[in-house]
Amino acid sequence: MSAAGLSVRDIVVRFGPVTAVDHIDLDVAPGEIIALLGASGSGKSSLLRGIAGLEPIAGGSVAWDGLDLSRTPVHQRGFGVMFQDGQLFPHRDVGGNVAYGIAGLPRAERQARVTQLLHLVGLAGYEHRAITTLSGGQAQRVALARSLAPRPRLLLLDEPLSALDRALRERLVGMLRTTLKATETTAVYVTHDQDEAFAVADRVAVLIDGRIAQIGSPGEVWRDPARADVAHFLGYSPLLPAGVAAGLGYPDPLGDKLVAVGPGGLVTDPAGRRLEIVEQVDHRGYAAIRVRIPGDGTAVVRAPAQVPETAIAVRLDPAQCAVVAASPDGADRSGAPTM
Ligand SMILES: Nc1ncnc2c1ncn2[C@@H]1O[C@H](COP(=O)(O)OP(=O)(O)OP(=O)(O)O)[C@@H](O)[C@H]1O
Repeated sequence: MSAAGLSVRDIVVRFGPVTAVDHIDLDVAPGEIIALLGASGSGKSSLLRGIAGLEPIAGGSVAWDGLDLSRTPVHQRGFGVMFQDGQLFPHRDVGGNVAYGIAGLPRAERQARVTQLLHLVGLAGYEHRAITTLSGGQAQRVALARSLAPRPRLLLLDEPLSALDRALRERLVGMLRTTLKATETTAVYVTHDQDEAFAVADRVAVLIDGRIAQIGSPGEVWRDPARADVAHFLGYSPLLPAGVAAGLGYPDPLGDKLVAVGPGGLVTDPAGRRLEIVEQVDHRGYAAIRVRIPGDGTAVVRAPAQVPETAIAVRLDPAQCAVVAASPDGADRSGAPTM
């Protein structure tokens, strides 16, 4: 092992009979941000904790710059960890919290670092604020600044924004990426939120059942999901067999592949196939019209507004669909998140 940065090889994390992490390999280059994205129970936190040394590993290795750390205690790995609840010290002010891990630095240097980090997270001038007066979003920004202060060679973030509401998460995720990039921090970021993973990461690893089902840039993973269950988890719905897709105007011969319909993948077209309307719901800027796919559940068509009809003519837009291999048991064709 000589690769720069983090090299995880064949790592296994078990809890009794449960294999939470099932022989995973993962490389993270210096300065790179990787998101571990997956449903609840897919093994994201266990992998992160295994890398940190917070969970014993049943097999495999964790190395930094080619040096095996598997037997190195947590606090000697040079890694930082940030959790959902930033766990700030209530008896210290904001500046005292950020400076916590750099007590050994000369005072002027310490203060300069605190000032720089508070500026980066959008809290310039907050040094003397009491922790108890901060909003949830401000507290997580302080927690981020505190995690970055000792310049960890790797920062492990476990759902750092998930306790916040959606609007705040969307605002903070941009700040988070900007801050990690500005400090050239190498990071592994655990989230179950697809938008958050895509917004923060250089590469996204999709975990299913303790394994990495796919890893790539956000654009690659979205445009070309490796498997039906990955497409499903990313929010493609439904996944249509070739015959059904062809009936909705999908042009290419597909064999036994499936057409994964992305948001906006089904469009209104007067020359298209008329499908029964099941339900109509207004959204900001469009109406979501749910239609019945013959023999294959339902799908949503986006239209400018609701229509006073019981059926609507639609076709698939190939540019908003992906083609994926069917899984042998077809188990991943139902229950996907919708738009
Ligand atoms: N301390 C533990 N004891 C027993 N089983 C555990 C423990 N921690 C995790 N598991 C099990 O390991 C599997 C993976 O859990 P893990 O928390 O890593 O998933 P996750 O993807 O991070 O999920 P979530 O998004 O819900 O946190 C699950 O089946 C879980 O029940």
